[in-house]
Amino acid sequence: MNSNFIQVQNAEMVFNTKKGRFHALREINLNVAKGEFVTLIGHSGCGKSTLLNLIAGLTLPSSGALICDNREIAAPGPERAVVFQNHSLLPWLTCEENVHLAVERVFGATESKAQLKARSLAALDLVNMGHAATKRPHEISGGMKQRVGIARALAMEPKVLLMDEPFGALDALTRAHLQDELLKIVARTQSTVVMVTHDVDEAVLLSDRIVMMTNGPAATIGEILSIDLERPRNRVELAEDTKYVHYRKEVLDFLYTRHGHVEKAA
Ligand SMILES: Nc1ncnc2c1ncn2[C@@H]1O[C@H](COP(=O)(O)OP(=O)(O)OP(=O)(O)O)[C@@H](O)[C@H]1O
Repeated sequence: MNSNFIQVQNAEMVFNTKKGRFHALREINLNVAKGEFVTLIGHSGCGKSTLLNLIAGLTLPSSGALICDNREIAAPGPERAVVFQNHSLLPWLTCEENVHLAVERVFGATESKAQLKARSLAALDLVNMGHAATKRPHEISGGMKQRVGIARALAMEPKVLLMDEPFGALDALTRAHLQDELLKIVARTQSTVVMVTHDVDEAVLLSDRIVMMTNGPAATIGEILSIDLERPRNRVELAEDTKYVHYRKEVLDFLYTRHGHVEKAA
């Protein structure tokens, strides 16, 4: 296994704002292995999305280096697909057409129309949305839209799936359902995933490792917790699993005992 598939080396992020320089991230060092599922957790505003955007290549670090599959990350690329909290589907296109756009971008030069269509439909089937291929986003629920967003990302066969609170806007039951589906999809595709979450249970259920971030400004990685729970994982059985309960407590302790969030006065 390539344990240095993604490398974040001494990354710093300083934003230039109207009020001056804002030091968001300091000394971020992280390696993600191929096929690993890593979540980033921390209080609001600590810099989780900033770190994810650096890996996506949407933002460049102020200093330090980011590498994916032995190449420096200098811009966004189809090998690193991003799923945001709000699905970002184009409203005038059907579900299939939304997925097709991404498929065409990656495979358009080398594959026939029929192959591209087959890829789009297979991706929708993977997230159980084949039945809605001809529907437009306003005709389906929020959870379904999010599934199409995941299908679109997976259809690009990315080396890395980057997810920024992909289930944050969904109700608890839909979220649980999609977490279970994501677990199955990732098991099938062996994808490397980096996912931002606020949800401790989600982090423990899904992750191989949980990266716990300190509070900003100048946030950094506080601790990394390895989750040694067998896969496939079953949320109902895990609820009483002593290891699961222990990991959950570790994350809660980090977030609320050791790094409690202090609200700044307005
Ligand atoms: N483009 C930017 N310009 C200036 N400051 C920024 C910019 N992007 C993020 N920040 C600041 O950097 C810090 C980290 O923001 P970020 O969105 O990464 O946090 P987060 O942990 O993802 O937060 P949340 O959990 O609330 O989404 C915040 O203080 C934010 O205000």
